Amino acid sequence: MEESEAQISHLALDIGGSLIKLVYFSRNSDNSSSKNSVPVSNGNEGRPVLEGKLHFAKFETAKIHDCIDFIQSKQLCLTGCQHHGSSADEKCIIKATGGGAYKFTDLFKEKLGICLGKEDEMDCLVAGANFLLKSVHDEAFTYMDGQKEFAQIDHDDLYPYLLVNIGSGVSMIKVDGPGKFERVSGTNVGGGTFWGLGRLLTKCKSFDELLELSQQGNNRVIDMLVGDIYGGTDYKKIGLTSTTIASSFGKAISDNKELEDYKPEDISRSLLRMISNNIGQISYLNALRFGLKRIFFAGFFIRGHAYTMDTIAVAVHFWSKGEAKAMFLRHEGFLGALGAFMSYEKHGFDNLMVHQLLQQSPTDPSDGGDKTHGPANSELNDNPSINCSVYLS
Ligand SMILES: Nc1ncnc2c1ncn2[C@@H]1O[C@H](COP(=O)(O)OP(=O)(O)O)[C@@H](O)[C@H]1O
Ligand SMILES: CC(C)(COP(=O)(O)O)[C@@H](O)C(=O)NCCC(=O)O
Repeated sequence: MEESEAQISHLALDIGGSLIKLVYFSRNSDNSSSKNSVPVSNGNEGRPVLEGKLHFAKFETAKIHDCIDFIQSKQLCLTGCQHHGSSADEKCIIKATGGGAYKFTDLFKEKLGICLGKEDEMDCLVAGANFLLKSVHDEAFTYMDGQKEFAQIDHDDLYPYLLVNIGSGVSMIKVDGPGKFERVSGTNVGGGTFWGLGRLLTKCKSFDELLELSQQGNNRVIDMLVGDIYGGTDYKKIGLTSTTIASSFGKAISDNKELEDYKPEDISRSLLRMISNNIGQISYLNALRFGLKRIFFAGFFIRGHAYTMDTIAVAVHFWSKGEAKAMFLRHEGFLGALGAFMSYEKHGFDNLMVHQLLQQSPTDPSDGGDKTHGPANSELNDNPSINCSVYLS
């Protein structure tokens, strides 16, 4: 059956510097709210429940018109809410966060008749992270030496933690509780830097192509290692092995080579390692500053990519001497959009409230629900939909 506007509700957007992320709910076609009342003891007993899915999609911000076409084709522009007391012809409000919620206000109004209800980006990131960590089974995992291990999150012992969101730029947020947080640091060397510099240096046409290239590369061709400086030996006294990178891209100063003489795959790997390592190190320093043991890394730079996660995890492990732990999230890039989605409830605009996610299911390409727009190479993170229950007030 086609997804009708009656089945889809509550579109929320996160319009970032690089990507637009969408989250929306679709109810299962065979459920009615009355026949599924709440059997659990979470304060919602007896209330009608809708069962359905949260869907995720993303578009490049530079191709915002594709996103607008998608919203139009699925009639998602009708899924927001209206202010209390507003007349029927007043514009539909869609929750939106990220810089683009400000930048593209007029475009959304003009093309779709949508008013973007702006939500603060940091509020949304934190709300999205807390929601995923508390409600979605097997959301967080560690990654070390090619091994992924799901983390058991104790809901009573979640806070404090450091949230590092690696989007175009990087924000580091100390989270102390629901809605209780402080953005303690950030860096302008982030996902946009990797993709921007990588595009210039390798002529890659897409982010995923650049990421894929890195898998075949050897960073030692370009990076200057401790061994290159110390005649092949370790610098034991300060704990540096001969294979430690002493200076990213450092070999390029003495090789007497031009850019064309380096393989794009080696450049990509070196760049990915430099940026991931740098973010891992700054994150660790901020965790140390506040005595935080757990660091959750999110944002679409990570892309569920093994080498990226491994580099970040190794940096955190190395600098903290094993004291701090890097963790990653399956829905890494959708924290902001999920936070915006949750804000429908916060503002009491409507009577839909997501209270419990039962489980998550991998994307079923046959269900017509989720689509990945653009190439993808992530085994983990290609927008898995989430089965969930929504309670009606
Ligand atoms: N298909 C893609 N196109 C562009 N960048 C991508 C893509 N997939 C992953 N990325 C990476 O993700 C970053 C954006 O991450 P995201 O969390 O969406 O941040 P933002 O909110 O700034 O758009 C990009 O800068 C890039 O490093
Ligand atoms: C300005 C931003 C919050 C915007 O978020 P983004 O679109 O990158 O996800 C982010 O790019 C950032 O935190 N940049 C780092 C700025 C700094 O602290 O130096």
